[in-house]
Amino acid sequence: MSVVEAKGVWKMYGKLVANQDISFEINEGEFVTFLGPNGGGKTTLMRQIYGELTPTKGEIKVMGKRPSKMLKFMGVVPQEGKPLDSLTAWEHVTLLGMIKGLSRAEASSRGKELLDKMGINPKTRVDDLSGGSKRKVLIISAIISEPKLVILDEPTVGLDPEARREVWKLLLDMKKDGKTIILTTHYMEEAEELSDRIYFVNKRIMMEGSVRELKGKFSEYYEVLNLDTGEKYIVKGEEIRDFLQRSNFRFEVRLPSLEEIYMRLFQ
Ligand SMILES: Nc1ncnc2c1ncn2[C@@H]1O[C@H](COP(=O)(O)OP(=O)(O)OP(=O)(O)O)[C@@H](O)[C@H]1O
Repeated sequence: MSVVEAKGVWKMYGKLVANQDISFEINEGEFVTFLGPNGGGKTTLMRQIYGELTPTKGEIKVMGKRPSKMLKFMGVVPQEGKPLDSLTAWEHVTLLGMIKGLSRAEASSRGKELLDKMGINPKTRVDDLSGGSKRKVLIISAIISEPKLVILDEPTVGLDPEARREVWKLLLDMKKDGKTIILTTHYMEEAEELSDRIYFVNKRIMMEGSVRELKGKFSEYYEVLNLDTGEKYIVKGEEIRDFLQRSNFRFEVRLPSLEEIYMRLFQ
């Protein structure tokens, strides 16, 4: 079943085109990531999916309905989201859980469980948490009610590698539970680790596919690593055989990384 469907979406700010003729379908249980340069229109697109903006032209449907009618099924971490500083972490996640329809007891016990899992002391005031922990509180607040659709706009900005991996684990657990997840990020390894499908977007959709498919599309080039010296060579697919036969060093051959694909698409 399609959870989000966009058909011919254009979003203009005055004369500026932020989204240009965007169409896609995201199915139940998929983890989809949008990648693209700064100003490429990702946040604008996310805000239309969670109903904060409406398309200038075209339409977006969430579970077949107008997004603003489906908010109770969504958990959102907006790009500029800020937690309520005066609450404790536990009060924060409990309150957000109750707003989304959980009973106080459910919100409180699930909130505590998630805070423990993410290594946050429930009794600490949000104001006194580190920037990374504040982001974790926002993420937990968005997912505490177990929404069917989770939208995260650059949720791991500013997190250290360990915290980022904790968030990945949380998201992968949600995916295992069958949730549909939409992410934007500038971290390629994050997209590679988590996504079933990736959209490269710069106003319009430039390319789409699973990590494996995207790498396949760019497999006219290989990267050859000289294991003796660490030197790297970019070799065309049709020349790789000859190149390796001529090489008198130990080598490793690999497909381009997502980052290399990104650089080739957007440079
Ligand atoms: N409220 C607004 N009014 C006018 N222009 C806007 C508004 N919001 C965004 N824009 C412009 O629309 C374009 C797309 O911005 P958007 O924030 O959607 O991109 P993005 O891909 O999310 O960027 P980033 O990766 O930097 O977060 C940019 O040129 C931005 O300046």
